[in-house]
Amino acid sequence: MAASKMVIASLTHCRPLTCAATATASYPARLVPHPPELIKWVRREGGFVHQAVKISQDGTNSFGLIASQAIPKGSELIVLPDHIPLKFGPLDFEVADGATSALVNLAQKVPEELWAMKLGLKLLQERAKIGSFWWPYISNLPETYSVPIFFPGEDIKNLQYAPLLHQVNKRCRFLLDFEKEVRLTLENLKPNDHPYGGQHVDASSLGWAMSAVSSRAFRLFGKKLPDGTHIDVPMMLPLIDMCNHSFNPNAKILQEQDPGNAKMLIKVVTEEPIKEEDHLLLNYGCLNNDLLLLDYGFVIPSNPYDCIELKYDGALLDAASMAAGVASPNFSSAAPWQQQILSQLNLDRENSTLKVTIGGEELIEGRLLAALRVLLTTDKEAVQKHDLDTLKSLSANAPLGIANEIAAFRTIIALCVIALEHFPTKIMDDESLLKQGVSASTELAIQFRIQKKSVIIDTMRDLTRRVKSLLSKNTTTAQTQG
Ligand SMILES: C[S@@+](CC[C@H](N)C(=O)[O-])C[C@H]1O[C@@H](n2cnc3c(N)ncnc32)[C@H](O)[C@@H]1O
Repeated sequence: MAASKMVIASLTHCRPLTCAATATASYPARLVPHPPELIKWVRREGGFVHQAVKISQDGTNSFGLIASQAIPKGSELIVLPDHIPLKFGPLDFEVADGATSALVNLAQKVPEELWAMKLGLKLLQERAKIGSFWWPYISNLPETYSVPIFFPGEDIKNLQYAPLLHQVNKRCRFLLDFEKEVRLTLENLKPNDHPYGGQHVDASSLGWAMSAVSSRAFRLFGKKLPDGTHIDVPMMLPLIDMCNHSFNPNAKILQEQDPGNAKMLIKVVTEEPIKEEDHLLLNYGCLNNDLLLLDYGFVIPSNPYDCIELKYDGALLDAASMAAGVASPNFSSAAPWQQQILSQLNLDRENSTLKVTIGGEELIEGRLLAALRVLLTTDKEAVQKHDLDTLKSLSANAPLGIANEIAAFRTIIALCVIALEHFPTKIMDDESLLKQGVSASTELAIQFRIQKKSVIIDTMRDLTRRVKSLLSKNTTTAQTQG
């Protein structure tokens, strides 16, 4: 700890919250240079850690968990008793003291989509508190995060993808506004009621806390409600959150009732036999690269859940259809019966959900596919023979005929070309920039946009294959008929 920070801490009887949060280090340092040993702390607190589980430093993900010897399938790796996870919900304190009430007040001002900030307020309180129960855990947290709210402005632009730029700007704006809100709420509190020991909490500290939570918290069952149900509560799980992510994980999290009392135990259990030196990996969720980058600060190449977002827009679809050689498309002048279907698809008005996706598991979002199929035909009776689910399904074999299916796919291919042209650089340019060597945040931004462009190209390839196959079917049918 720097001398100046020690002086502040000893004057205020709390730990300083300042952090130089930038995304420059590929191995983010921990909050203190030599934090206590996490595994020992978990065991001391009554938790269980399998003797073969070790913390390892790895080339790409900084820290992770690794097996020092083979472990059979179904083994318990880590068990945390109920008092170890860090939570912040209305059921997690019996009586709210002044400081907790202040935090509850602040948490109410955080929009639901930024839930990580709510728990972040609590994390910051524990980070500031000398003698916090969670200090052995918190001191092991990274000092900086590679999420885009900490990117230099140039690298936010380098993402080149409007929906993500929008989200990043929204989060940055929120943090700046929330800094003011926190100051106003806390400025007149009595010292004992101040959750941060009287320290000013700036946007950078709030961003640190929000990123620590978004990149490490798991949403699990909270306390049992009187009606026997559980609410979904985000919690930070010491040691368990040292597991890195994979879409093909070898371990999973389970919650079980503690046989000794009514409280819940949180366990990590192996899902397959683990070999010596294997990394212990959890699946953080079926997330696209936008969410992985925003919340966790990394992207997955060839992510099967990655997709691009477009706005459903009749004029754009007319242009795409014409570019694809489809005769007189009428996306912006649909017949009343077609309008009716658009309305069922929630694609008919400005205030509908006009965001549609291409790529990912579905390849073409069902609502977009159905809209294209329906607007590219004049055969109302043929449409009425199918339910909406069939019209939305890519695996339904050309429900409105082969010519209609080809026109729909060609329109999407043209839409992909338009989307690709919106990126200022080509994948080749991006790859040569990466070869030249760039900062960690520039590299992440470039990797992100390469992946987005790859999603578009892969979708075009897939649809082109489908068009070819439909064309050949068309020829075969014509020959058979002839
Ligand atoms: C829950 S923590 C895992 C432990 C973390 N690696 C550490 O050093 O404390 C999640 C963070 O680990 C890193 N991470 C996890 N899985 C990753 C992966 N598959 N690729 C790249 N980074 C990953 C990211 O920085 C992410 O925000």
